[in-house]
Amino acid sequence: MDSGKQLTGTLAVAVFTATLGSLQYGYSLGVINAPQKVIEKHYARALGVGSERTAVLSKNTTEEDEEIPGEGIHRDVIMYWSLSVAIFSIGGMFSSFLVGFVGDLRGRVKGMLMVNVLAVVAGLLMGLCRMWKPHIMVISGRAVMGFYCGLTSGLVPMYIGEIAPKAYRGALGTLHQLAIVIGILISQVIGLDFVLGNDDMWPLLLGLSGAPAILQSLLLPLCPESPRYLYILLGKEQEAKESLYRLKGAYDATSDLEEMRREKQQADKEPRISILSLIRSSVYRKQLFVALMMHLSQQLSGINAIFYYSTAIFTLAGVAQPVYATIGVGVINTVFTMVSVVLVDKAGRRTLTLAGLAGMCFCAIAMTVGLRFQNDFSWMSYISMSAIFLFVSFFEIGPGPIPWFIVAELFSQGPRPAAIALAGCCNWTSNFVIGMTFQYIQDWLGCYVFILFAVLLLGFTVFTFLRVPETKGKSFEEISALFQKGRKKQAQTPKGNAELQQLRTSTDA
Ligand SMILES: OC[C@H]1O[C@](O)(CO)[C@@H](O)[C@@H]1O
Repeated sequence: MDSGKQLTGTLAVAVFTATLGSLQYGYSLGVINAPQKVIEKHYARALGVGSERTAVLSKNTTEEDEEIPGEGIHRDVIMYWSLSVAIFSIGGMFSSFLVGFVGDLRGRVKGMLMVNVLAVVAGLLMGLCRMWKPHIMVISGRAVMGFYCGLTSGLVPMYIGEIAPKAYRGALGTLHQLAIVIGILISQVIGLDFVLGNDDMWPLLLGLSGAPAILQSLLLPLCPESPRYLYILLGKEQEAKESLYRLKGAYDATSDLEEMRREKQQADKEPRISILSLIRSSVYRKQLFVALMMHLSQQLSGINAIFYYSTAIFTLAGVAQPVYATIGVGVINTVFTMVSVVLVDKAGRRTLTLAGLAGMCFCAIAMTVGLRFQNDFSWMSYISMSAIFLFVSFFEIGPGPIPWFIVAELFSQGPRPAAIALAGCCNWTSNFVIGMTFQYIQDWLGCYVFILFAVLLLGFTVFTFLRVPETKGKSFEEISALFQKGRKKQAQTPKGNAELQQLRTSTDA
C-alpha cells in the first residue's frame, strides 16, 4: 500500500482545474495594459469626442477645454479608461469578503462551479461590447470579472491547501501564483498589436478572459470535494474517506483521518468564525497579523508599480522596444515562479520570503541609483533594467506565491474561511491603492520613488524575520500550536475564557 504521498492523476486534474481560475485572474490583470491606445480610440468614437488633440480641434474648438493639456485625450475618455482599469480591483475588494460564504455554502468545488457564471457573463459583456456603448459594456464586464476574480483568488488556494498532501502543500499552493503569472504572460503576448491588440480584434482579446471558465466548468465535476470540508464541516466521514482515496490512491488513511478527527473536535468547539469576530478576537490575533502583513508585503513591495509602469520605465531607461522588454519581465516572472514551485517545500516558506523581500529591497535601491544617474552615465540604464528583472525574480521566489497559500496553513478549519476572506480583501485593497496612487507618488518623488518601496521592504523583511514561523511539512495542528504558546495561559484567565466562549457562539461566517 502506498504512503499517500504520491501525486495521483486525480490530484493533478483537481489542481489543474482549480488553477484555471487563477489563470483567468492573471489574464484579466494583464490584458488591459497593451491595447490602451486602441481602446481609448474606440471610447472616444463612441462618446463622440476625439482621442487626438488635432481631431478635437478640427471637430469643435469649444471641446479644447475638456482636454488634458499636452496629452490630447478628452477628459471623458480618460475618466472612462481609468474606470475600466480600476473597477476590476473594486469588484475584487468587495467579493473577496464573500469567499468564506461561497466556499462553505455547497463546498469548494460547487463554489468554483457556481461563480463561473460570473466569468462567462463578464467575457460576453466585453466580447460583445461593440453591440452597444463599448465603454459601458467594458466597464460592466471588468466589474463582474473583478468580482469573479476576488472570489477565485480565495477559493483556489483554499481548495488546493485542503486537498494537497502535506509534503507538497507548498509546491501545489504555488501553482495558484504560477497560473496567475502565465495568465499575465499570455495576455501580454496576445495583446500585441499584430495578434489581438488591434482595432478589429480588441473586443475578442478582452472577451477571451472568460474562456477558461468554460473549460473549468467541464472539468470541475471530475474533481473530488475537499475531504476536510466533507468531514470537518459536514461530518461526512465516509465521503471524506472516499475523497481521500480518489486524491491519494490506495493508501492507509488512518493518520489523515485521525488528524481530521482532532481538527473536527477543535472546530466543533469553535464553530465557524465570522469575519467580525476574527478581527475582534485576541485568540487569533497573531496569526491574523502575520497573514495580513504577508499580503501587504506582497502588494506594498511595489510589484505592480513595475507591472503597470514597466513600459514607461523601460522607455525612460532608453530601451528601443519597451513592449518586448515588458514581455521579458513576464517571462522572468513565470520562470522564477517555477523555481519557487521546486524550492518551496525544501527551503521553506520563511526562508524564501525573507530572501525574496531582502533581495527586492536591494533591487529597489539599485533601481533608484540607476534612475538617478542615467543622464550622467549611459550604462546606468543597464543597472535599472537588470534591477527590474531581479526585482521580479526575487518577488516570485517567495513574496509573490507564498502569501496566497500560507493563510490556509496558518488557520484551522474554523477560522480559515474568514481569514482567507480578510487576507484577500487586504491584497485587493492594497493593489488598488498602489494602482491609483503610484502615478502621484512618482510625480512627487521623481527618480527616488523606489526608495519608498525599499524602506517598506526593509520593514517587511524585519517583520518576517521576527514573526513569521516556518510552516513547511507541519500539520495544521502543529502550525496552530506554534501560535498557541503563551496563549494557553491567557485562555485560562477570565478574559480569555469569555472570549473563547464568545467565539463559540459566533456562527455568521
Ligand atoms: O506576478 C505579479 C502579480 O502577482 C500578484 O501579486 C498576485 O499574486 C499581482 O498583484 C501581480 O500583478
